[in-house]
Amino acid sequence: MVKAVVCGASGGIGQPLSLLLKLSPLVDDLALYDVVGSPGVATDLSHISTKATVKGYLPADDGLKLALTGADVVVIPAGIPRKPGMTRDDLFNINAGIVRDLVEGVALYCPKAFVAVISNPVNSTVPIAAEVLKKHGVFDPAKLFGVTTLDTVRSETFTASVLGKSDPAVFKIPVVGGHSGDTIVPLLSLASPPVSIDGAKRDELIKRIQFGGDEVVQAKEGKGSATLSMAHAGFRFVDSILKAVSGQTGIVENTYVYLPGVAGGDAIKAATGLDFFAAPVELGPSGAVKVENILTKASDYEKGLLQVAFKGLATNITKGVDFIVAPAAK
Ligand SMILES: NC(=O)C1=CN([C@@H]2O[C@H](COP(=O)(O)OP(=O)(O)OC[C@H]3O[C@@H](n4cnc5c(N)ncnc54)[C@H](O)[C@@H]3O)[C@@H](O)[C@H]2O)C=CC1
Ligand SMILES: O=C([O-])CC(=O)C(=O)O
Repeated sequence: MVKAVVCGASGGIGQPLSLLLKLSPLVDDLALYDVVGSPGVATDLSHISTKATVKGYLPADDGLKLALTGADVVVIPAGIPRKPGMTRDDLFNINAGIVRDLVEGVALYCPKAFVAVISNPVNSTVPIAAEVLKKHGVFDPAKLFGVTTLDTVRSETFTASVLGKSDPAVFKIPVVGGHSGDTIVPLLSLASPPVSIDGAKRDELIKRIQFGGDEVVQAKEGKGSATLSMAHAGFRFVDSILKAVSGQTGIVENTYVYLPGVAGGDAIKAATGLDFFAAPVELGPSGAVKVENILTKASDYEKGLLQVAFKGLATNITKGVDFIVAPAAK
């Protein structure tokens, strides 16, 4: 029996992500939580003839508790999205409290669940989630993930497009760092199969991956940010977790994790000075098994990009941690 919960299920990401989870043979029970509209979304999805049962929950009548109780995996796309001209960090003031309160629910009602945080700014909301879980004495670093899969998906798509290849899915590209602008560092020199893109073409490709989110925000003209590609990416990540739980081996996804708690993380922490970092993480039945320290293999050009990413991440991480451990300073 696998129970998946989507918090923020009525939103632009939440609805298509819930649809994909309803279609998954690895999900038996789907709980949809939101502050509005979730019973409607759940009733709609419940007519689909796949095995997962679906139920919607609102905050009233202990809705969060009922949604989360018994959960194996909780995905969090709750919170406001960007409008043109905003950075992801501009979302902090509203989304930080939303993520804090939802993860408080996880700590109380399903402390052993995998938690996948989509809400931005991911660089800060994941440290917030970690601190809330620590405060309740239930933090398992192997089970907390910042979902950076959309950066991976974009790197595959945009690389294939530069090379004129028709199947982006053949590429495996380590995308490390965080999830905003220049904290996103695609390590194209370590792509498999190897790709040869140099000079201005390489620089443009890296920029496009780093700022792919802005491309969608601008194209949507004030009506939000990536939702459908994010639902795909979020589902790909949850699906990888569920496959690893079901015993499949060799599953690796780029994801943002708490370094001191995951095997291999200490080496990256020593090199970066950071507690949280996205890198290729091998997934197993209990979550993150090990994080690959590929930074030493990066090209000199990429090492330059990494230095910029470390700085941005340090600020974003401290801001998230302080939101929980030093709230009086806010
Ligand atoms: N990690 C990533 O790669 C990406 C992250 N995002 C982020 O995902 C978040 C959601 O984006 P969209 O779905 O487009 O926004 P949206 O506004 O369409 O949906 C957000 C949903 O969250 C709900 N919500 C608000 N407060 C809540 C609470 N306390 N509990 C439960 N639900 C609550 C809203 O009612 C709404 O249904 C944004 O922060 C966005 O920046 C978006 C794209 C990619
Ligand atoms: O750009 C945004 O605000 C949404 C996001 O995180 C992305 O599309 O990568």
